[in-house]
Amino acid sequence: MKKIILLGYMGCGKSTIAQNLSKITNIPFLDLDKCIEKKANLSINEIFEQFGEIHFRKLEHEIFVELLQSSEKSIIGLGGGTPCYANNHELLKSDDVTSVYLKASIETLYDRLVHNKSKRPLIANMNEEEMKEFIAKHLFDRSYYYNHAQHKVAVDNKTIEETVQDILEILA
Ligand SMILES: Nc1ncnc2c1ncn2[C@@H]1O[C@H](COP(=O)(O)OP(=O)(O)OP(=O)(O)O)[C@@H](O)[C@H]1O
Ligand SMILES: O=C(O)C1=C[C@@H](O)[C@@H](O)[C@H](O)C1
Ligand SMILES: [Mg+2]
Repeated sequence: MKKIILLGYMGCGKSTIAQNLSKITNIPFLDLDKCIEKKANLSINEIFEQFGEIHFRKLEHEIFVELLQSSEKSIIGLGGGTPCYANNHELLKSDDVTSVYLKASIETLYDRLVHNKSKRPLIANMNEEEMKEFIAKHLFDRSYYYNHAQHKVAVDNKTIEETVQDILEILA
């Protein structure tokens, strides 16, 4: 059964947009980060602290594959790094998948993340200057993987409703 996959950098709005899209379409929403937390019975921060990022990436891949194999129609919000590890980007082109990259600029991401970084272990301990530089470099490295999505939606200066509308047009 068809999966709608939203991907993109931390803070681009995957969880927010997926929740809103789910309300309008009545298609259930699954947040991969939340599924990982539920399965591990730990927060993402705790998984990183106690087991390290490599362990997190293994769990992330396993649970992503499980979600794709389930027979239910769903909207899946990926983690910010999901497409960039374990060849997950190749799964974005599967026949029963519609994948959408929510593309945000460095400025948009910085503005959204600067006051909201504590639950995001990769940036939690950075100051504002470090964060800006990190996002710029990291986004550049990751764009290769994000660009494997079947569709792209630019999110800068758009309301949640406008971005949802753009996705509904892709799905129509
Ligand atoms: N137009 C908008 N579209 C989406 N999110 C917006 C918008 N304006 C402000 N926001 C805020 O930006 C943040 C986006 O964070 P969200 O958790 O949805 O991103 P994410 O891509 O799921 O991040 P992560 O990869 O860390 O899980 C939220 O706090 C949301 O309220
Ligand atoms: O960008 C990333 O690598 C991450 C984003 C979050 O969604 C979480 O999956 C985790 O904090 C790692
Ligand atoms: Mg999220």
